Amino acid sequence: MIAIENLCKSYGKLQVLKNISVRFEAGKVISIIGPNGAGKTTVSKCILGMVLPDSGDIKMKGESVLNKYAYRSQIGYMPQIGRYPENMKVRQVIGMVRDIRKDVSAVDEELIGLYRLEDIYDKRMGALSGGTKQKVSAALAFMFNPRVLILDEPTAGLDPISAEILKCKILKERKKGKLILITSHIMSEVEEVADEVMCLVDGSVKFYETIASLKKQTNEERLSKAIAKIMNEED
Ligand SMILES: Nc1ncnc2c1ncn2[C@@H]1O[C@H](COP(=O)(O)OP(=O)(O)OP(=O)(O)O)[C@@H](O)[C@H]1O
Repeated sequence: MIAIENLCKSYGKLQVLKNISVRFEAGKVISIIGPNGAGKTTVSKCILGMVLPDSGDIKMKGESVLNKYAYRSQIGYMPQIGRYPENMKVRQVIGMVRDIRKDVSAVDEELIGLYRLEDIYDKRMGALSGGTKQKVSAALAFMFNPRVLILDEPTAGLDPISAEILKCKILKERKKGKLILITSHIMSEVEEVADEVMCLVDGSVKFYETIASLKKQTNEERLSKAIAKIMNEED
């Protein structure tokens, strides 16, 4: 569904993405892992068109997305840290986004309900806790039934029950055939929701495999141990 071909991106002298080529298929949850600064968010932002690569291509359903805009309506994005106008009320933010996406008639309000966001509709965004802001971001990402979801450390800052709600939602959407990309540092969570793991190190793909294959190769039952083994072996 998404093909990344020879993607390169530098910020000044710092080469952040070094010739990345991968394919992500629909109906899968793919976790992008790797050390801080490895380039995970940059890859996500390239797919979203928020960062323009220096070279290479990104194709969605076979068509290049570079310098195009319409395809973005098919992607739901949950940023690592959601930034909203501080003075706007939760109700206004949700209303504003709905207004922009009038084209979508079947709005998915499940997370609004499960997170009881209606109870805080009259609070200002600037007054929300970090975790509550994350809930608003999650609700917005899933709201317009996108074919692709890009979730950047989605459960960081969420309490355990709210994180569980999000994981269930991710698995539910996968069943509908959506492609879900998640960056995460929490291996237990990756193990729970992902089918495949792409590991970036220093802007290159270290490995991209199914969880089953990673465990089999390393003879480990836990993903965190399997990954530690691979990283240590190849050092
Ligand atoms: N706008 C920017 N200008 C300059 N350098 C940037 C910019 N955005 C990212 N970088 C640098 O690019 C590198 C990759 O950043 P990126 O945010 O993609 O890493 P990450 O793998 O998502 O890290 P983390 O796990 O900490 O979220 C880092 O060294 C970062 O400092």
